[in-house]
Amino acid sequence: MPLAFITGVTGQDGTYLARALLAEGVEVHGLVRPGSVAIVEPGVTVHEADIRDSGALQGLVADLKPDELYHLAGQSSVGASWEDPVGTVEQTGAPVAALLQAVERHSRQTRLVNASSAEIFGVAPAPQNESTPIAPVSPYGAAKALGYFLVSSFRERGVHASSAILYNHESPLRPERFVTRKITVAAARIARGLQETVTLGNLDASRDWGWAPDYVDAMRSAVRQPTPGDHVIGTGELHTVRDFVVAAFAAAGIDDWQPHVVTDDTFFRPVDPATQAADASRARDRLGWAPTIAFPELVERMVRSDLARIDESV
Ligand SMILES: C[C@H]1O[C@H](OP(=O)(O)OP(=O)(O)OC[C@H]2O[C@@H](n3cnc4c(=O)[nH]c(N)nc43)[C@H](O)[C@@H]2O)[C@@H](O)[C@@H](O)C1=O
Repeated sequence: MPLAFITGVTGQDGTYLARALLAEGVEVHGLVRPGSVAIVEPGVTVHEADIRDSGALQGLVADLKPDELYHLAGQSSVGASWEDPVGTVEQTGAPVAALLQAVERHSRQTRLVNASSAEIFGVAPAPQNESTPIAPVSPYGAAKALGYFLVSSFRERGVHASSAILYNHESPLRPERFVTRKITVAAARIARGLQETVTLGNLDASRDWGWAPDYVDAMRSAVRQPTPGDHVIGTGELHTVRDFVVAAFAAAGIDDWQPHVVTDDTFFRPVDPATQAADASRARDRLGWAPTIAFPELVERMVRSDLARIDESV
């Protein structure tokens, strides 16, 4: 039975990935932070370590000798990276070096996939692909760029290491600090009379939003390719935050969303890339990957889930 090791196993992607691997009969081990109370998918063997503890990470890779290593852990909020740039580099950039070195020294059969991000492209014109210059415009993007370059450096030395350059991907498991879930939770609560308004930042900001389980499938496929490489993973479709609001409120049964949405400058970003849209043709050709859920269905699924959570709790 193959053995997979997932860092960030309690996050949105880690949860979907663990489910998919367990369903295939893979033995799944996951890294969680010490003292974490987050829910881990049943069937996953849990290991506790701080993601900044490179010795502990290397010891785990040396002991487990995983066939597949999915590196998903890290500080994942672009907004929060402006509050804590040092912590973001320590949690999101440096651990990639520790894991790659561990694979090279102790576990050469391991195939690693690194969850990279569209943020490495900064404000490059749309669409971006694997040839787009890396030019991040946030500490988070810079930390992800470090991880991306480490992966390609170790790949040159023979390590089976790939980056999946992931565009925004959402689901009912998305934490509320991200705008999509913030909106769907609010729309559901407003529809049920539990709150009146939601405060957002830039409604004209646009993103390429896809369905998270699709992105997890891309990572499983990337790790299993005979030759490692980098792949842009996204839908190629841009929508504004306003589009998301309109669709979410409509799905919650509210046609006139405007009285319920307030904007506040504190949620605006110093630089906010407006053109991050994926050209995922390489993933389509090499991984056979394509998104399965379109934008309206994505929004509806998230709203339906948040309405159901409220209705089940009363
Ligand atoms: C690819 C990339 O994708 C994600 O990062 P993100 O795009 O920063 O995600 P977000 O949901 O925080 O912001 C999306 C947009 O929405 C705007 N926006 C407006 N009003 C609010 C608002 O009230 N809250 C937030 N959070 N954003 C707002 C905000 O200015 C931005 O334009 C992560 O998965 C990251 O890990 C990653 O790799």
